[in-house]
Amino acid sequence: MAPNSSQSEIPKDWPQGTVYLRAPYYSKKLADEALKALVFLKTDLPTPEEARQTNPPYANVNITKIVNPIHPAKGQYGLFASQHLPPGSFLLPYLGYVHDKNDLDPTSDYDLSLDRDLGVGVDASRIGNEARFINDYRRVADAPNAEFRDMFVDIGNGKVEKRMGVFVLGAGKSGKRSKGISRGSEILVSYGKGFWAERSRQPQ
Ligand SMILES: C[S@@+](CC[C@H](N)C(=O)[O-])C[C@H]1O[C@@H](n2cnc3c(N)ncnc32)[C@H](O)[C@@H]1O
Repeated sequence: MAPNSSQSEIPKDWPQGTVYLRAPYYSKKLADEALKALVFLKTDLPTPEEARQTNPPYANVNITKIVNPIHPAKGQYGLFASQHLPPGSFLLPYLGYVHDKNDLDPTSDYDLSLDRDLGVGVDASRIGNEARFINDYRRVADAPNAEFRDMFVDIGNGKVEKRMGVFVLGAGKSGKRSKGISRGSEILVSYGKGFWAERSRQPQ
């Protein structure tokens, strides 16, 4: 066995005390109905969706401490491209604790909606993967370069699992994003105005 082989499966700069996930962790309190809507037979996949394979840890991204003095998240971490990322390409899934409205941490800054109809979210505050380090574009860049989108992962035994995926934004009608994300650039999404509005309501 290679020295530290289990360590090598954890991304560089992964924070101590946070569990690195390779697959979602489902809350024991999640209703059967929700679970059935998230994990189902590949033959029931809606067209034209495809069942994707994932390969953690993700070599296409780097977790990096932000040292730029004018970055609003200075001192925290961000997720950066380790190679050129073409427009529209799939990067990685957003993994964490999959829970419903009765089992959520209202203080979490890492909770992403997975299925609005079911009221299910993915909270990566304590357990997650590289995607938990993706920052919002506001005061960092003019626009986001990536987005969260539904995706389906082939989990074997003829089954697929609905997850939230991170994708590079498409080139756009005018082709203004045709270069994709260049190596070394920060991957930035829009958290939505609701995220910041909620934060400003919370006592500091
Ligand atoms: C999902 S985390 C992103 C990763 C985080 N930077 C870290 O190191 O764990 C969300 C938090 O990152 C910070 N953040 C993300 N985007 C930001 C931005 N544009 N301006 C200021 N803070 C930001 C905020 O503290 C926010 O609550």
